[in-house]
Amino acid sequence: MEILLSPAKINLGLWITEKRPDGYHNIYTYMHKVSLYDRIFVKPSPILKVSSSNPSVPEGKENIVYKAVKEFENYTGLEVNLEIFIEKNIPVGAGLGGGSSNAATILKYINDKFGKPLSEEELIKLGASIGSDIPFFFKEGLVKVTGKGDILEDTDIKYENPVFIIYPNIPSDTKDIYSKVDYKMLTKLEDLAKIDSLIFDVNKLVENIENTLGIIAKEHIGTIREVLNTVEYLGYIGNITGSGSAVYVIGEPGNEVDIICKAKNWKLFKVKFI
Ligand SMILES: C[C@](O)(CO)[C@H](O)COP(=O)(O)OP(=O)(O)OC[C@H]1O[C@@H](n2ccc(N)nc2=O)[C@H](O)[C@@H]1O
Ligand SMILES: Nc1ncnc2c1ncn2[C@@H]1O[C@H](COP(=O)(O)OP(=O)(O)OP(=O)(O)O)[C@@H](O)[C@H]1O
Repeated sequence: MEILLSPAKINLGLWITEKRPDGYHNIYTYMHKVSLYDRIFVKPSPILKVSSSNPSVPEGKENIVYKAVKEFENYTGLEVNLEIFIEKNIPVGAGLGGGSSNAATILKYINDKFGKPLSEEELIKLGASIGSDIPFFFKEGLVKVTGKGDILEDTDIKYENPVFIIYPNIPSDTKDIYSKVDYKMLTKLEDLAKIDSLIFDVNKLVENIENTLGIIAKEHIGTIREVLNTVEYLGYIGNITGSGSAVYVIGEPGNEVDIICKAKNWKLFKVKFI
């Protein structure tokens, strides 16, 4: 039995630059991994089996990990038989990319096991065909992500700061949030050039970012507004990751954050950039 660590991500700003003819959207975002992990237990098996500790996550063929393994088999002609159990610690529908991270982690694992038949570029291409957030997880540090999530630019920056994340116990549906993006909400690429000059200091960056999907998510899910208002009232800068519903703050939470999260039944994760 082997145990793989599958980390969450956060989006540091997210803008929509175009609606694409294929129904997807071109985005502009910076992404970084954080030390909140699902654990994936892997052992040999006569057939491919995928299950998880979270009853709201589909088992078997519907699980994104199962789909990733099958795509790997189709692409390489190899046969992968494993029993995979995912201990879900990353909240689902939080904008933390848990499913995508699971898929990327298993793809990297089986590719290594078979002596790297696929290059990083091929893994990124294969990953993008399964889920838009998967390509990012093959990279390290702060990554600029554009296109539908498949154009990646390394920055050579790796943040070290502590981060805290609040999950309000209500999931947000990525497809539904994207479907509410209006032409008026699109941002011109040239208006985003200033963001690139702020990435050297994460504290400056978080003061200047916006999240178009976050604006929609907080309009529709009142609890996200409540979390943001609460952290702002306490003097922190809160931002929404992905399409929500999780809110993050760069820094360590004071005692009052613990107390409020307990009282409201919100999940608080004290992590750091990795
Ligand atoms: C919000 C983000 O998490 C930001 O990192 C991602 O853009 C979403 O990535 P994801 O959850 O892996 O998304 P997918 O599973 O590929 O797509 C779910 C749905 O979101 C919409 N979608 C997704 C990505 C994108 N660039 N444009 C879209 O319009 C599509 O309707 C798609 O059917
Ligand atoms: N291994 C998996 N882990 C989590 N969710 C999975 C998995 N396989 C399939 N899913 C389904 O994928 C959907 C979204 O999962 P996930 O939690 O990764 O989204 P998210 O937090 O909104 O991430 P993103 O930031 O990529 O949009 C859920 O409906 C879930 O049932």
